[in-house]
Amino acid sequence: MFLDRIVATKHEEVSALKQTLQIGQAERTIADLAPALGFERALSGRNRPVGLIAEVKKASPSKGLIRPDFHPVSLAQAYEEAGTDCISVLTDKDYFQGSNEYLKQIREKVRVPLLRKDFTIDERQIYEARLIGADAILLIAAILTKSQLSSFYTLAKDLGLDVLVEVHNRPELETVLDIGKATLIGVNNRDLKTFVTDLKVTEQLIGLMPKGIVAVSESAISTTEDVAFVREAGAQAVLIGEHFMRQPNIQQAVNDLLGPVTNEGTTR
Ligand SMILES: O=P(O)(O)OC[C@@H](O)[C@@H](O)c1c[nH]c2ccccc12
Repeated sequence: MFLDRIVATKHEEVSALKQTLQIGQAERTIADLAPALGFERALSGRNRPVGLIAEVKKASPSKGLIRPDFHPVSLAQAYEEAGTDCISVLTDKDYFQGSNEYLKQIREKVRVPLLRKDFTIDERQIYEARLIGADAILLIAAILTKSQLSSFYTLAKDLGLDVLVEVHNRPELETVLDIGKATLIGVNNRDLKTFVTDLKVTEQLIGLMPKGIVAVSESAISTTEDVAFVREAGAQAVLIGEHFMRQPNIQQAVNDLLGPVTNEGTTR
């Protein structure tokens, strides 16, 4: 199964990271960094009625190559110009053709909070995320134990990062709510085990979230009807990759899908 393979690959990457990233050294370097940008704050004070995390995504295991003419910095700059609240950057190499380098390069050129989109299974990847310039990390409930979710969450926050915790079904959401730490929760409409997508997953799970959670609907959103549906279901933000990556004019595509910037952001 794809998800097992990817986790196995991550274990190999983490073994390599153990040779190159010393935690004590990383802590000292991080202590001297400028504070990360507020990822969750940007979504709460969003530029449009619905918040937007736009993703820089060259390829995926389910779709193969999505954007052949791929220039990560130009794409991120187009997102910034379009008034994107946050940007997600895939850093996984083997399955998404992403790179830490892409995130570093984007960090130098844009002032939008950045999510390091990868499969975090070890603490060292969280230090690494902060070191390459991320403002937030993703924690995927499907691949972590409850105790890992809890300790990784706390470590990320201690390093100054925000955390998007991703769930796909009710048991995962219940685990995350039971830990009681997450304030930003993403519902992935795509089942990472089967690649099947269904926006109703957003509807089912957001209904179970307590007030005060910033809820993000992730994946398979490509029409104004899709956006309206997940907003109606209670999503305060959307995470969109493939649809934008397939458009020649990113800035126009963002405005076509989400409307113009209104700066009418609200906080709950
Ligand atoms: O390209 P889409 O269908 O708009 O989806 C974006 C994003 O939700 C998706 O890339 C994603 C959501 N969760 C993930 C976890 C790992 C890798 C990728 C993802």
